[in-house]
Amino acid sequence: MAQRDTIAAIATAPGAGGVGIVRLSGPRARAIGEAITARALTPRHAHHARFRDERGDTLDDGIALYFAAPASYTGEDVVELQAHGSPAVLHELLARCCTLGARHARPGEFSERAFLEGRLDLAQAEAVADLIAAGDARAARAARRALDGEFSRRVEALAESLMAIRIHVEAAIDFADEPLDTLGGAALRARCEALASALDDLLAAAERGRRLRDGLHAVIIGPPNAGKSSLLNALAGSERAIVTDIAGTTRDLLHEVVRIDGVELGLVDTAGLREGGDAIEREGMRRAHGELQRADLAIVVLDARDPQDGRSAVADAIVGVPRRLWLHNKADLLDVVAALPDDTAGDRHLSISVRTGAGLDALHACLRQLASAEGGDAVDGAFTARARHVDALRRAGDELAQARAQLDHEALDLAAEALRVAHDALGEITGRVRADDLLGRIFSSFCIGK
Ligand SMILES: Nc1nc2c(c(=O)[nH]1)N(C=O)[C@@H](CNc1ccc(C(=O)N[C@@H](CCC(=O)O)C(=O)O)cc1)CN2
Ligand SMILES: Nc1nc2c(ncn2[C@@H]2O[C@H](COP(=O)(O)OP(=O)(O)OP(=O)(O)O)[C@@H](O)[C@H]2O)c(=O)[nH]1
Ligand SMILES: [Mg+2]
Repeated sequence: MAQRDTIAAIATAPGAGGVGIVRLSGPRARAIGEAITARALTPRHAHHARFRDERGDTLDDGIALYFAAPASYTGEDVVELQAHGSPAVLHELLARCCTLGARHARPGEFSERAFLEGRLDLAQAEAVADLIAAGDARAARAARRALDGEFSRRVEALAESLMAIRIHVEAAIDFADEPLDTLGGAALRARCEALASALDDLLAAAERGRRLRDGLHAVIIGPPNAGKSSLLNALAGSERAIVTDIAGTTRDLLHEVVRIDGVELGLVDTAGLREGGDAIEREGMRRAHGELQRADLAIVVLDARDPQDGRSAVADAIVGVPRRLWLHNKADLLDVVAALPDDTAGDRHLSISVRTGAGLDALHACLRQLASAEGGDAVDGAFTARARHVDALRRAGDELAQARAQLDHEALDLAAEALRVAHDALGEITGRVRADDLLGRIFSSFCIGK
């Protein structure tokens, strides 16, 4: 591999802090660190040193660390200059590193190098970013598990089983004159079935992991004036949205992230759904519909005095949304508030008054429960995943189904091709498993005898 250049970046968050770190990685890292500290750096020692500019003047004093390749985060030589967390000092230090031969790192480049050095696979490198971005403790724990390779190990175990199946099929192709059943066809089918079910399990776990990473995405909809924006404000704890008694107040989508007992929930307020309306309002309704396509939860706000009003427009809009919570708002205007049972479709129904706060505790509890259920329980070994991973697992499953159908028709070449594509799809997740390894593996594990 070509000699890489040396990269440098401020590793700590922007802004002032107690301590700030400039990190270097690459072949010149040590020389640059030693030039700035004017002393020899011993691997894995904390050196208290002065960081000096080109004239020898002190920029700051701090701790210098040197990690010798390959025992470092990136697998390359790494130096950290831990200074006082002053943006001015850190920028000067970084500029000094660049004068001495480093260049500014691109976003994610330290982790990219860790991947290229084989210290992390792709899914783990993505988990680093997901850990840093985690919105709550549950998502952080789950990202931590993905970073520890829990997801990758399961992908690689499936890839191993798939490899065994491919080897079997490729070997059978060499005896194409014989029926598959004399070549262990029954065992092969059993292996395929076991793999398909393991793939399904992992796909379900990855889908939960994706929702856990992204958080629960809830869209508030309902007829105009029902109190949707009032609800968003109540949940956000601030007057984010304009509230008036004029029907058609909200037009744009309004996004807000709220935390319910520490669990993150994305909320979107939308324009009231009704027939007609002016051009702006109609555009607002169109956007509301678009937002519902991505929703995990529809929070439907109705006027408790006339809950049938606008209900059919709402019912049309929420087709396909996995979960629904129906709120009969303005309960304060009713003489008698009847309890609302949950219905057979699993939808939840609550009677609330945003004005008086009645029912809001029950609403919080309900949202908390929905948000937690969405990602699965963090204690059960959940890991974060991304849409990219879910997509790859789905493609692998589809190809495996194809292969099984081809095997039933004794079309071994077609089955082999589908299995290869499935293997490639799995390989995309970790970036490590390579379907091309097959030939080497076949020749090393089989004596084909010709
Ligand atoms: N100061 C500092 N803190 C940090 C990081 C960092 O880069 N610098 N990290 C950056 O993300 C995270 C920790 N990740 C790290 C991962 C591996 C190694 C490392 O040196 N690994 C060597 C030695 C292992 C050992 O002795 O335990 C190795 O794996 O060979 C360092 C940090 C969080 N905290
Ligand atoms: N009495 C009573 N009034 C409420 C309650 N919640 C909201 N309102 C009032 O209902 C009116 C409409 O509230 P909004 O929150 O703007 O309603 P919306 O659903 O966002 O309306 P559009 O944006 O026009 O679709 C305002 O005057 C609110 O003060 C409630 O619980 N009780
Ligand atoms: Mg509104």
